[in-house]
Amino acid sequence: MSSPHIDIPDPSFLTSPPPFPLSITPIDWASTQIPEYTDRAAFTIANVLTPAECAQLTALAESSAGVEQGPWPPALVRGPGGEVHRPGYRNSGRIIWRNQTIADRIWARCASADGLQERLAVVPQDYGRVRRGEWRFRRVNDRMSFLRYTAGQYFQPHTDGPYCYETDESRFQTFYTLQLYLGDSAAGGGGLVGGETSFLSLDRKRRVDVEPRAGSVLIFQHENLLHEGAEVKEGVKFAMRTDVLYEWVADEKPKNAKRTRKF
Ligand SMILES: O=C(O)CCC(=O)C(=O)O
Ligand SMILES: [Fe+2]
Repeated sequence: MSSPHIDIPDPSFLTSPPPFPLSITPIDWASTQIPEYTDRAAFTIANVLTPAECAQLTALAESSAGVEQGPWPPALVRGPGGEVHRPGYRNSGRIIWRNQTIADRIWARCASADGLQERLAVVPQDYGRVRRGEWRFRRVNDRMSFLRYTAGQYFQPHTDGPYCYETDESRFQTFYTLQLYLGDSAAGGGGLVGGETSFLSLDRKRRVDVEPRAGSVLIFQHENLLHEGAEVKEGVKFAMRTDVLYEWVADEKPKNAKRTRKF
């Protein structure tokens, strides 16, 4: 499903370099309550967008859905027969805005962070499985999911699943979630209390909270990272989620080894 075309009022929106040099802060699992996640990729990048750019982006998403004056449609979850509303599990508003240009510009900002492109260039080898190629970074998904949580709303613990598709020539799959926070928690000067993105131990008793900061990005692997959108206690939480997309590139077939005669 494609989104209706909307004009970006300022054609240069998000085309400039980020306001500050960006750097990656990996979650140092070993020093948290969940040290057993040490080999799992999760990191934040601060100041990818300015607070003013966050507000502009949210307004654009709202205009893509025509909800500037009204409530956001509820976020749905995948059920056996299609998407269903399960507010006991996932309770927030959501606008899906498909726009590759804007997704690419957000990615270009992120990609200026030292070492990020190298880190995400290829999905690490899955030892123990026979591989005859590799998953190579292609882009971030054009499907941007804007999330709006008001007081009392949440997204219960889950792991993010991959999005996969095939063309005649290639296979594509997402391996990482990219979440951009569009508003600040109270600790960052905003009105939001609660609403952290929290990673959870499998018994759900231990947690590592990532606090929303306007313009900061959280990237984490889909696989084996239980997390939740913690309940918002006060204020409103805005975020945008998309995914990092890879293409399967098969190894070149070994050329028929030349027969050499042994004398
Ligand atoms: O709102 C959050 O912080 C988490 C959202 C999330 O987990 C998701 O969209 O898959
Ligand atoms: Fe998630």
